Amino acid sequence: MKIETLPAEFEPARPILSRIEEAGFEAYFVGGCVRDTILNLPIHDIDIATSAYPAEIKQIFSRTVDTGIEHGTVMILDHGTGYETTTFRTESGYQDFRRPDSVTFVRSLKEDLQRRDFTINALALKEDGTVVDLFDGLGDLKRHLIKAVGDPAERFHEDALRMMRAARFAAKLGFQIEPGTLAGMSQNAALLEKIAVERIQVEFEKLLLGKAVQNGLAAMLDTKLYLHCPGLKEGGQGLQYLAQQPLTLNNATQAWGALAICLGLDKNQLRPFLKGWKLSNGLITAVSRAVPLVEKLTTKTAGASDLYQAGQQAVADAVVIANSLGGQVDPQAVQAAYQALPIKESGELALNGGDLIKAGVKPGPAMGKALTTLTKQVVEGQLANDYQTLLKAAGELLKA
Ligand SMILES: Nc1ccn([C@@H]2O[C@H](COP(=O)(O)OP(=O)(O)OP(=O)(O)O)[C@@H](O)[C@H]2O)c(=O)n1
Ligand SMILES: [Mg+2]
Repeated sequence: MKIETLPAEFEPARPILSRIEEAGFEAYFVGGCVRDTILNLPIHDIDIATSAYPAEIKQIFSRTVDTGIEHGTVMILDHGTGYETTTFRTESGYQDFRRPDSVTFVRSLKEDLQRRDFTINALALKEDGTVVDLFDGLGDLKRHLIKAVGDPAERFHEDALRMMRAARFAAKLGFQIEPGTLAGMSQNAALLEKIAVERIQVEFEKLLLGKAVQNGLAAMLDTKLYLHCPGLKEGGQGLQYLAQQPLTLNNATQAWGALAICLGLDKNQLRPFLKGWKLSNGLITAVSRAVPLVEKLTTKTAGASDLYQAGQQAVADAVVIANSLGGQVDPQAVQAAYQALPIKESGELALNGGDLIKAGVKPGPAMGKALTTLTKQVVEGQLANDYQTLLKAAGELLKA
């Protein structure tokens, strides 16, 4: 197979491949960028593999940075944009089921490709557009199959995260996992426990945001991989339920929010669950704001205070989550209700703590409580957001 016109993203990198070839070595585009080009999907990172050893690369190019020299990776800066090249290598050891104990540089493309995870990820692309396909990756792309290169158990022992990657690609591409590969996942699922939660999290989030989430979840359920993910031991039914929903999730908040709701987590379980997945504090806050609103939107019981407390972003996320779980929420109507709030942030209240102190109120919990009550009344339209009105109302609240 030859690709006549490579996507524009490859253009700046093509001279690098040519220079390496002119120096008498081989160089190819490899990995996801080749797969995604053939599938007509957007390309996010371009990886280059070469038969030249790192020292040889550094002789060919004048501006290089050793970004991962012990693994054979050198960044080339000669042509403006930096591109990383990695020397063909074989790996051995894998005592920790995560990474090799040692890597050996080799001159053969085949040896490099055969240690890669899936056939669709083991394609190589020459500078002139020729696709080198030594493991029938093109056939599997046509058949919509995720298939391990060689023995699945070996591939999963080398890096147990690959089992999550298989499920992720099934969700992202809408592919099935080839039966032998799926069996390998079932047999080795427990090895996932050796993998850092952060790495599993990245794959699982991509899975939840895929176009065929049900494919990815089905693989996790079939193989029992989910049992080895944080907080999912009792989550089989919830995942099954999630897989049946008309999901249209498009950001991380929505993904984790929809998951939490399908798992039936209550108020006290939500944060520990998200913490268990080692999500960032920002993301945990965003999910915790959106989730309580979802049920209220679905049951049409969300009031002005609920929208105010959630804030604009969480309101938007909650609408998408609600509809992704079969709700019938009108996004425009909810947006209009949010826009119609008398105030959207505490800073917009016409009276603040400083004003009250000036008026002779002692700072403390009672004052804070009064401000909270006033905010709620303003948000709900029971009080005008006007300094004099609020000062008078505060006086009455604090007297009582
Ligand atoms: N656990 C892994 C991770 C990566 N790879 C190989 O390294 C390539 C690049 O890895 P990465 O960028 O992580 O994945 P992509 O397949 O490129 O997918 P994407 O970048 O779209 O997430 C993969 O295609 C695959 O050949 C592998 O064999 N085993
Ligand atoms: Mg990639």
